[in-house]
Amino acid sequence: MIRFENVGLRYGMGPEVLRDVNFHLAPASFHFLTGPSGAGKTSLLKLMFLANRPSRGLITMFGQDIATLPRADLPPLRRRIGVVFQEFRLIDHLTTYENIALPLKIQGRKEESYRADVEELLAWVGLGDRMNAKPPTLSGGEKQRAAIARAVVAQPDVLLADEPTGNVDPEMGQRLLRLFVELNRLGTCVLIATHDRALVEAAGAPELVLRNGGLTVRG
Ligand SMILES: Nc1ncnc2c1ncn2[C@@H]1O[C@H](COP(=O)(O)OP(=O)(O)OP(=O)(O)O)[C@@H](O)[C@H]1O
Repeated sequence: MIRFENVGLRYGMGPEVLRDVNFHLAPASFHFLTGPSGAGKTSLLKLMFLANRPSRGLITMFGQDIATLPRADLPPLRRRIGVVFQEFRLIDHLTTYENIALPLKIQGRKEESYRADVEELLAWVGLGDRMNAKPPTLSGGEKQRAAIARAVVAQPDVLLADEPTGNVDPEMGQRLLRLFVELNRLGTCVLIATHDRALVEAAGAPELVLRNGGLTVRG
């Protein structure tokens, strides 16, 4: 589903942040992405979301070499990927409910076909009473949970999440993990970048470990 072969990344004239990175994520697999701060976890996720291009090497997403992908093919490919970035990227003038429902609306679905599901998801992530609030009035943890709900609502083929439990208490962290596990059970390939050892140990999934630009697989 996602394959990296000898991938290297540098920003401008800087040193290589990622070096000879090789791995394969199978459909419906579940992995964590770990490593010390600055090891390149966010950079790796951005390569997978096609927000950055590698300096060298081959990245294949859904069987396509991304280097040869026409620009026009990027949006449909991105729609197969749910992402939770550290800066959340919610749309400020839409309500929390509208933000979360947006991927379904973009798919052309009628609101009556998804309203109940979106409300159930909002309740699961503890935002049931905040659904009409706009993002600027949400706390950091609430924004994070809204971003997670939006990333999972359309059951994407791939979920990429950067520190998804960084702003929530341990109990909510475990609740969010159950959401990711359930999504994975339904067929989504899940990759979670985290420093949260409790999360990694609770899930018991294999880890992609980044260190000094190199990547090893553990577990
Ligand atoms: N846009 C950029 N321009 C230049 N250097 C960058 C850029 N983004 C990241 N870097 C550098 O790349 C390296 C890896 O950063 P990255 O954010 O990918 O690490 P990380 O493992 O996600 O860190 P953290 O756990 O702190 O979020 C760091 O040295 C960082 O300073």
